Amino acid sequence: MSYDNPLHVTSEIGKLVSVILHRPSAEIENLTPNLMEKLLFDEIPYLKEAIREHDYFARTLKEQGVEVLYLQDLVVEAIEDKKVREALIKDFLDEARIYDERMKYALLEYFDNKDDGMLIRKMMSGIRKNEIPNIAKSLAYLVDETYPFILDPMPNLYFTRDPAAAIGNGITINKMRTCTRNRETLFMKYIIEHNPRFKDSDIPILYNRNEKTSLEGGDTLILNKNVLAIGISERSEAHSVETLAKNIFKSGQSFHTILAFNIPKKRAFMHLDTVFTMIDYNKFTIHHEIEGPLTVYSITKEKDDSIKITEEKATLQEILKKYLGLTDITLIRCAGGDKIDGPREQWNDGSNTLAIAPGEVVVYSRNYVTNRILNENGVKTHVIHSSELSRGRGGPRCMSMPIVREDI
Ligand SMILES: NC(=[NH2+])NCCC[C@H](N)C(=O)O
Repeated sequence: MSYDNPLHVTSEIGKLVSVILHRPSAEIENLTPNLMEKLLFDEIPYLKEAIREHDYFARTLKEQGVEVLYLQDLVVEAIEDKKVREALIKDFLDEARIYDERMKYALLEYFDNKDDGMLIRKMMSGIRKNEIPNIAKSLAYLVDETYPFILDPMPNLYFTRDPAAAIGNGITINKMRTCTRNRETLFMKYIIEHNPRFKDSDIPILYNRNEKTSLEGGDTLILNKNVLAIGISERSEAHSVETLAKNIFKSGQSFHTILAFNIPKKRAFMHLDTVFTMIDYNKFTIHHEIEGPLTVYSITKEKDDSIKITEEKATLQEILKKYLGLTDITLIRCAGGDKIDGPREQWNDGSNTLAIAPGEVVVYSRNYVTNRILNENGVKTHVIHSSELSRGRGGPRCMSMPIVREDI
């Protein structure tokens, strides 16, 4: 099946055609215990094993006929023109808060000697102070002399879901909650604007990285061609959801309702997709700990282009039935809602499934209780290795950015 548009995603579950991944790389080896909190990790993955697991993930997708594109390659293709390359470097240094002119100059010189592939790899992995020992030192550098980096690494890049999200034929290029992840969104901006696969397509930008409030892709779920579910979470703010709703309605796409899911703001539930994903026309995973506190608001498009916001009073099942026009909904609890297995498996992304077709999902091997329950509910699971990848607190859905799915 081919589409006129390079982006085409009208559901969470339509057969996955093309997806963007990032193969973990040297950025992971630049994590240290002191930096874990700032860089949003709870542990340090063993890179060699993480790559093996990630390659297995990519192979699993390819074997199912999915086209796998790598972020690194797409960025390299985008900066072929020297002017674009220079602009990316400039934006990148600003984003990395290199304000001192002499340091900036030294870094420009350092990058100048690198080919495009190496340049992007270095941006991603970060630059240790001992890599450019003679760099002119700004006051900020001296004050924090023991800090090991000139440019911080970007270890979260393999969670390609978050910095940008395709919605219909459009895309959100997100404003991330944290500085550390905000740099990631630059890559997608350059890909959309300059990569030959995307640049001439006039892709609607449904959210922009210059917005004031944060929105991350882990909170964006496309339930069908009319209805989206967006999380208000530790990472995405209520105001962003409202802005996104207005932009989507204005874009003239088929979406007419946004269900805003207000979930508890905590690390374990950082995005909606850590506690709720769609796996079939009427089946969803859910983590039982959000069921009590969850409030859902519907945002609908009014005739005069304004929006209407309503707090939904019914149960989640009833809300989903009503807005998806279904007669029954199955919510599959992470590890069956067990008090111990549930939170343990949710912590390792037991609810974070990636649908590659209706009723067919990619899941982590370590969440075997949840996986068994999925199978008992008629869901086909493609099980991937998960010792190291899971240490970054993200599962198969977080590690993938679908750009084309077949319509359901
Ligand atoms: N869509 C997701 N749930 N992404 C998970 C991202 C995990 C990453 N370490 C972060 O804290 O940002």
